[in-house]
Amino acid sequence: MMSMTLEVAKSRVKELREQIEYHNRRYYLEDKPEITDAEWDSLMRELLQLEAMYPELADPTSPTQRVGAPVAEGFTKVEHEIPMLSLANAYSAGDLLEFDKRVRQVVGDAVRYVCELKIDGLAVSLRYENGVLVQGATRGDGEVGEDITANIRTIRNVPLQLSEPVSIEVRGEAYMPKREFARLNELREAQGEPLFANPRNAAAGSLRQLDPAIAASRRLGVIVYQLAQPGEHAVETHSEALTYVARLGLPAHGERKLCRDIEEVVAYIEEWAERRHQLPYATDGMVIKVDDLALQDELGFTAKSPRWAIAYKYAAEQAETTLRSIELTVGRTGAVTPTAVFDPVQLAGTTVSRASLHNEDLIREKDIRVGDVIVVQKAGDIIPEVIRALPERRTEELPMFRMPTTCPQCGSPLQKLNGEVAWRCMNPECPAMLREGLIHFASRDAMNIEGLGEQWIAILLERGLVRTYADLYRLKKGDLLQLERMGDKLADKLLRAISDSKRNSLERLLFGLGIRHVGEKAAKTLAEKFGTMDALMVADMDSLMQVSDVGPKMAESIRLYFANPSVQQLIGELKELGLNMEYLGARSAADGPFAGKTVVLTGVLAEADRKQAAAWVEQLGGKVSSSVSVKTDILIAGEKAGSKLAKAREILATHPNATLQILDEAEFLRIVDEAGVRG
Ligand SMILES: NC(=O)c1ccc[n+]([C@@H]2O[C@H](COP(=O)([O-])OP(=O)(O)OC[C@H]3O[C@@H](n4cnc5c(N)ncnc54)[C@H](O)[C@@H]3O)[C@@H](O)[C@H]2O)c1
Ligand SMILES: [Zn+2]
Repeated sequence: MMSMTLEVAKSRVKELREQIEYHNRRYYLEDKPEITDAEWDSLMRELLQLEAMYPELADPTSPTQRVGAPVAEGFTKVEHEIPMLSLANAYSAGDLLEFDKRVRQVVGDAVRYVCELKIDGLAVSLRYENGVLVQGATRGDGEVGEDITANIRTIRNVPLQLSEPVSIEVRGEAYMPKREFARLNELREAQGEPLFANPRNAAAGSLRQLDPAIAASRRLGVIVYQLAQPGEHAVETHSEALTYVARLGLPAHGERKLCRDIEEVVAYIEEWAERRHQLPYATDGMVIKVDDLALQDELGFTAKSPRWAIAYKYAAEQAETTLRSIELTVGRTGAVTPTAVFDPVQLAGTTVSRASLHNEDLIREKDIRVGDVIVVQKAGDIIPEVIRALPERRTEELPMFRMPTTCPQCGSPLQKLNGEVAWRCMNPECPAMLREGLIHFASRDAMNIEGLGEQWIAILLERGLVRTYADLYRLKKGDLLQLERMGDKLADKLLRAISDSKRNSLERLLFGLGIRHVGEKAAKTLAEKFGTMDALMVADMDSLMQVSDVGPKMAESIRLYFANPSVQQLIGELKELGLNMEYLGARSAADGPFAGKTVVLTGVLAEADRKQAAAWVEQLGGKVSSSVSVKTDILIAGEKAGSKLAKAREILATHPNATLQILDEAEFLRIVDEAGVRG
C-alpha cells in the first residue's frame, strides 16, 4: 500500500466511501445487510488507513467521520441534546495498550477502566420526566434519531415508571434474545418471508416500525449502559452511575467489571471470549470505558466517538470444514429445503455439523458443491450458516448441485410457484408436510396443545393413528394406551389438552392451519375482521384486501387455500368434531401482556378490588403470587403500598439484572384497557 500513488489512493478512497455508504444504508436504514460485520469492518479499516496516510484526502463527510445514518422517512425526528456517538474499535491487545497509552498521556496513570460486554443490538435513548417514561429514540446519525416511543413501551424490561420521580436520560442497547431470533427466523422461513441476518438487524427491524404491534410481538429487551448527564445526579464514576440507574428500576448492564489497569482489562476480555456465547443475547465485543467521569471530561470526544472509551471486537468465529452431503427436507408448506451436512466443527461454544442452505439458487450463487472445503459461522451467535465454499481448494472436479425433480418424501413432482426460489411438493397428503404441519398446528402460538410435541406426533403418524388434523380430535384413550411410554395419566392429560384446544378463538385455528403467508398477526386481524370461519371462507379478493396488513399475495393465498376441496372437507370435519370457528374477542391469556409473568398486587387500588385485579392479571396470562422475590416480574402497587414495594426496590437496587417492573394503578389499568378485558 505504501507504494500507491496519490491518484490511485484517491480513487480507492472514493470507491471505499461509496461501498461503505451503500452498506450503511442497507444496514442502518433497511436493516438488511449484504455483507458480514467483519467484511464491513475491513473496508472501514482500509479507508481509515488510507485517510491516515494521505491527509489531503480527508473529508468531513467521509463515513469515517460520521455516525450511523440519517433518520428514515415516516418517523418523527428527535434531536439528541447530547449526541449519541459510535465507538472506536480495537482488534488486538496491542490496540488496547495503545489506547491505554493515549489515555494516560492525557490524564496520568491513576486511571481505572470499566469493562462491559458489548451487546449486539441497536443504541436507544430513554427519557424520563418526573420518573415517567416520555420518549424512546434511536441513534440515527448521532444528532437526530427516530422517535420510537410507542415501540419502546412494549419492551417488558423497560419500566414505564421509575422508583423515584427524577428526570433523566439514559442510553442502552435494545436487543433480541438469541432464542427469540431463532424462533422468529424459523417462523419467517416457514412462511416464506425473508430472514433476518442476525439478532441486531432483527431488533432494529422490529423497533424501527411504525406499527408498535410488531415490536410488541417480538420479545425484545434493553440493557442500559450509560447515564446521559451524570453531572446532574451526584455520581462521580461510570460505575456509580450504573448502580444509580439500577436503583431507579432500570435494567442496568450487569456483566461489567472495574479493572485497575489495562492488563486486567485484557484478562477480562479473554475470560469472556468463550463464555459470552452462553449469554442469552449476542455480544460482539467488550467496551472499555474510563471509570472516572472527571477524567472522561478531560479526554473529550472526536467527531465520531468518545476518547475515553474503546470497543474491543472479538474475531468473528468462523471455521473451515468439509461438506459431506446436502440433505433435503420437506417443510409444512411443501418447500424443499437443502441442508449442508459437514464434518463437525467447534463454533461459538458448540459443535455444529449442519446448516440450512435455504434454496437451490443460493447454492448455485455461492457455487457450493459436495466435497468442497467450506467456511461456516454462526449468524448472531446462534444459527450456523455456510458463508462460502473455497473452490480453489478443490483437488478434483466436483459435480454441481442439482435439485431433484420429485419430492424426496413422497415422489410427487416438485414445482416452483411464480417468483419464488423454493421448489415445492404440491401433494397435500405428503407425509413430510403433514408431520411439519401437525407440529405447527399443536405449537404454543397456534392451537397450543400442551404435551403434543414433535415426538408424539411422529409416533402417531407412524402408527397410522393420525392422517389429518381432524384425526387428532378423534383419538381415543385406548389408541393412546397402546403406545410405548404412554401411561394412563399422560393419556388423560394429552386428551384433555387436545379437547381444550377446541375452544380456542378462531385466530389460533387460522394460524395453526398454516395457510401460506398468513402469520400470527395476520390471523388475528382476519379473525377479528371476519368474525367466523364461514365468512372468511367466502370472502373475495376485494374484501380480503380491505383488511389492513393483507396484501395481494396473502389475499390470493387465502383464496386458493379455501378453494381447495380437501381443505373444505377438513374444515367441515373440524366443525363436526366441535371446534370453535368464531373469533372470541379479547386476547386469550397466552398472548396477554402478562403472559408467563409472575405478578404481585399490593396497596389499595381505587378502581378495582384485589380480587378483580387478580382476575384481570390471570385473564391476561399472568400468575398472581402473594410475595415479592427475585422471581417476581411485575409489582402492581396501589396507594399506601408498604413493605412489598420496599422489597421490590431493594431487589432492583441489589440485582443489576433483575427485570422486576413496578406499575402504578394508572399504568396497570391502561394495560388492562388496551387488552379490552375490563367490562
Ligand atoms: N454489515 C454491514 O453492512 C454493516 C454496515 C454498517 C455497520 N456495520 C457494523 O456496525 C459497526 C459500526 O456501527 P456503530 O457505529 O454502531 O459502532 P459499534 O457498533 O461498533 O459501536 C457503538 C455502539 O455499540 C453499542 N454498545 C453495545 N454495548 C455497549 C456498551 N456496553 N457501552 C457502550 N456502547 C455499547 C452502542 O449501541 C453503540 O452505539 C461496524 O463495526 C459493523 O460491525 C455493519
Ligand atoms: Zn411430498
